[in-house]
Formats: sequence, C-alpha cells, structure tokens
Amino acid sequence: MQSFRLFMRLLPYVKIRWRRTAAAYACVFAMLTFNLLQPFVFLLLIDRVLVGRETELLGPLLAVSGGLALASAALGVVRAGLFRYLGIRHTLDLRDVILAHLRRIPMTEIERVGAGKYTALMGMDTATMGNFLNHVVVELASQAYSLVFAVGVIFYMDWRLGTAALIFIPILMAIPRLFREAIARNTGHVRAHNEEIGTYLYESIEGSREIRVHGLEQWERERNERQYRHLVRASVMDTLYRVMSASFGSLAVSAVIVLLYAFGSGRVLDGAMTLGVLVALVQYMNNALAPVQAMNGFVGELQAGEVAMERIEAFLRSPTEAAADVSDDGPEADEWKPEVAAAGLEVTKEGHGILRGVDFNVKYGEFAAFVGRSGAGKSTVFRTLLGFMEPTGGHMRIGSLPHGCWSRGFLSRRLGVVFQESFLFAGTIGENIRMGRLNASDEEVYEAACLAELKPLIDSLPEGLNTSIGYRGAQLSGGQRQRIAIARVLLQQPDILILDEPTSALDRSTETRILSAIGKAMAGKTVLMSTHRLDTVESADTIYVLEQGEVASAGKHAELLRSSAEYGGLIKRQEQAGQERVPV
Ligand SMILES: Nc1ncnc2c1ncn2[C@@H]1O[C@H](COP(=O)(O)OP(=O)(O)OP(=O)(O)O)[C@@H](O)[C@H]1O
Repeated sequence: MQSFRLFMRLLPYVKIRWRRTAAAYACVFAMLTFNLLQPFVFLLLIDRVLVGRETELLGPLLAVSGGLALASAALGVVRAGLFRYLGIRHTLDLRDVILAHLRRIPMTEIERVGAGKYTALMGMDTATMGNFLNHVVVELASQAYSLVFAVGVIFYMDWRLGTAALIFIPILMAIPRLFREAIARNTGHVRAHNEEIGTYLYESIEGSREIRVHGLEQWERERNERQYRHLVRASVMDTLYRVMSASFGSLAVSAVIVLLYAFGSGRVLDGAMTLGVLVALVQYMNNALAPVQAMNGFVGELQAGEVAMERIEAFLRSPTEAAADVSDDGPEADEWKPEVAAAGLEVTKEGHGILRGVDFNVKYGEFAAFVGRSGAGKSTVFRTLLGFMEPTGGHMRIGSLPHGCWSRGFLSRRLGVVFQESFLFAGTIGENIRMGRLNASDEEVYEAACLAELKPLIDSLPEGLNTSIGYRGAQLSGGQRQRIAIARVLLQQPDILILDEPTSALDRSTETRILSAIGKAMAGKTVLMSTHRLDTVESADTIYVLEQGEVASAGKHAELLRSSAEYGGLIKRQEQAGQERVPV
C-alpha cells in the first residue's frame, strides 16, 4: 500500500510513456510466467521420466525447459533496456519539473539556500524516484505476481500447505514494519547531510582561488570532516537497519522451508505424496516466500523513495514569485512605457530596513544615475525593479501600472541588465552574446561585440566569436567578461537598461568608449545606472544620491555640486582616493 501511495504521488510529475511501459511490463510478466513454469516441468521430469520411466518424454521436457529459459533470458535483455530508458526519462522529467519551479521561486530564496540543496534535489532525489518507479515498483509487481502464482499452485497441489503459506506470509510481511521508522529517520539524515556536504563541495570548487591564496586547506578539511562524521554515522545506521530487516526475513523463510521438508518427507515416505510433487512444492514455496523476502528487502528503498518524494513535494510547495509568469503577455500593451518610478519604496530583510522610503522618477528616454557609498542600497533598488526582492512598503511603477502587474516574461524582454559580475555560460563568446537575442544573425552578434569594444580581442583569436571561454568565462579577463555582458545587452536592445556598476573592471579609456557606445545605442531609451565612478554619470538627467537606504538628494550634477553635501562628500572621497593612488 505504501508503494502504491508513493506511486500515485509521483504520477503527476512524470510522463508515463504508455507504449514502452506496457511493453516493459509485458516482458516482465512473460518472463515470470516462463520461470514459474519450470518447477512444473521438473515435477513431470521426476515423476514421469525418472520414477515412471516414460523415457520418451525426456527429450521434449528438456526442450521445453531449455526453451523457457532461453525465452526468459531474451526477454530479460529487452526488459532491462526498456526500464533503463524509462528510468532515465522519468528522472529527467522530475528534474524538469524541479527546474521549472526553481525558475519561479524568489531569487532571494535561491541565494539563501545555496546550490547544495538544489543539486541534491535534482541529482539524488530525482534519481531515487526514477529508481523507485522503474526498479522498486517493477520488482514489487513481479514479486506480487510470483506470490499469487506460486500460492495458487501450492493450493492446487496441497491445500493444507497452501493454508499454511497463507498464515506465514502476513507474519513475514510484518517484519519490516519493525524497522520502517528507524530506516526512514536515518535515510532522512543521510539526505540532509549529503545536502550540506553538496553545498560545501560546491563552495570548495567555486572558492578554489580563495582557498589557495589564503591557505585554507586545513580549515576546508576540518569543515568537511565534521559533516562527513555525521554522514558516516547516519549511513552506517541506515544500512544496519536495512540489513536487519532483510536478514530477519531470510531467517523466517529458511525456517518455513525446513518445516516444509520435515512435513513433506514424512508424506513422501508414507506414499501420500510423490517425490516430484515435494520438489515442486519446495520450489513453489520458495517462489511464494522469496517475493515476501524481497519485498522486505525493498523496505529501505521504499523509505528512501518516501524521503525523496517528501523533499521534492516540499520544494514544489514552496512559494513562487507573484510575477513568475514567463509568457509575453502584458496587461495591456499600450500601458507599457519605458518609465520607472518609486514612491516611499521600502525593502526590509530580517527586520533590517535596506531601502527606507526611496522615491525616484525616471521618465522615458532619461538617463538616471544611482550613486552612494558601498551598502547604501543601489543594487537593492535594481534587484527590486528586477523582481529579485519583494518591496515591503511603498509603490513602484513601470509604465502606467504597478510593478507587480507585469509578468516576468514580459519584463525580461523589455528590461536589459548588466550586473557587476554577469554570469557567462560555458560555451563560445558568440553563444554568450547571442543570449541577448537568440534569433540574432552572426553579423548582429559581431556588431554588438564591436560596440562593446571586443573587436580587437575577437579579431585576434583564430576562432573569433567561436572561441570557447571555459567555465564561467574563466579563460577571459574580468574586463573581457564585462564587455561580453555589455555586448549581450546591446544585442538585446531593451527599452529600459539597468547597469549595475557595469564597467568596474575596465580601464578608463575603454570605459569611456563603451559608455559612449551604450549612450548611442540607447539614445531615446531609458537607462538606470549605478556606479562608484562619479565622473561617468555627470551627464545624467538625474543623479540620485543614496545614503543608508534613503535618497539623500537628487538632481543634475551641477545642482548637486551646489546643494548636496552628500554628493560633495562622495566627490571629495573619490578625489582623495584618486590622489592617494597616484604615488603608488
Ligand atoms: N538579500 C539580502 N538580505 C539581507 N540583507 C541584504 C540583502 N541584500 C542586500 N542586503 C543588505 O542591504 C544593504 C544594501 O546592499 P546593496 O547591495 O543594495 O548596496 P550597494 O549600494 O549596491 O553597495 P555596493 O556599492 O557595495 O554594491 C547592505 O547592507 C546589504 O548587506
């Protein structure tokens, strides 16, 4: 029943692929039938050929037995191939479901949880469920079939033994219940520790540079070792309970077979039963009890499935973003206008106010700059605009509608972003730029690359745009990576462009040329940019000076120079920093 419930819970998330599944199960049941017919052939062999001396039956009976074995072996190969295919496909189905949900949950949640949990969900848990569906369920169905078939034959041969079998089977089936809870608990612990270790290992790889330069190898080993100890303890306990469950089952089966021999030998000696019938009965009793024992052995796997399913379901129940819809539908196309405004915008995290009543109004075609000291809240303004953080107060508007009215899909086609460290995917330079607009031609990609000052680099590479850039663009410099991200957004040609310190890794002259290229490409469109290099935003229509999550002052560069102490302070600090750098 537990397996059936688990099967029903899993069903909505996988595509069953009925034709292949039916073929695979047909192989299973045909194979089982062929195997279960063998003891009957041996019965005839012993009683009719060996005891009854009907030697003419020897050849045909051996041929039938050999034929059954061959057919069963051939079906076994087909069955293995079909279930392997289904197992992988079902695992991938589940991964797709998880990935689709991952795309809809808040970014802050993804950043908080980290990679370990999601890798464990998509790796271990989906594989466990793929295995459950295409190994555990199949085995349970096969065992149930063998059990019914064998008990039926035993009843047909000797009703008293059949009745005895019916009494023993439920007792054997009750054994795993003794261990079920302990197995579930330890399986859960193993998963949780694996998840933690997954996060640590991910960090060990991502943080390789820091670990080397700070000599953190010992710290890394100790940190891992603490988790390994918990994992080892839980894994050993998990295995011990599983083995105990299976061993108690085996012991009980052996006891039943010994009893059967004791009972049957007396009847054969009395002449009440033929030797062939005793041999066949022992085999059928084995066929009846082996499934029960096997089912006991599956308790561990069932519990692992139960734990994995709970984790998957809990994840799929986790709240999604309000505007997670990725379709291109806007509320009303003519409500769209590349304008952004906020009034009293508040963002709070764990009781701490990150944005505290921020006001801004960026009109169509304007260039707005957000400046301020580190931690002032500039990126948070952009992250909120991008839907990565939820406002906890105030209003934010895009076009003529509140921010939340627009679907993520609609906005993603109209908003372009360059982060300080944009993510580059393993692939070529061209592929990474083309992510801005997937249907762009090679010429358009090259043109965008040139605008982003990548022409000298691309022309110097033997494979040009087709050059692979390695994992996260590791084969490029920080500035080259930033320029690829800029080329990507220039190719996209968004209505609103958000630049979050997009040129921090570039030298002054490249930065100036790129900003001028962006300015030309985005002429007449709306640009929001944050930066620490104040001279790059002197031409902005409005500069918003943020301090501790509030807009301390706003206006044009010249106005702010006259009236804003905060802006003056920022410029002074920048000049001092510049002077301090000169002698170095
Ligand atoms: N997800 C989050 N949870 C909790 N606090 C956060 C979160 N994101 C940002 N903060 C906090 O909010 C404050 C503003 O961060 P933000 O990144 O917006 O600053 P910034 O002005 O862009 O800084 P920088 O110039 O250094 O990039 C910081 O104190 C930061 O620690």
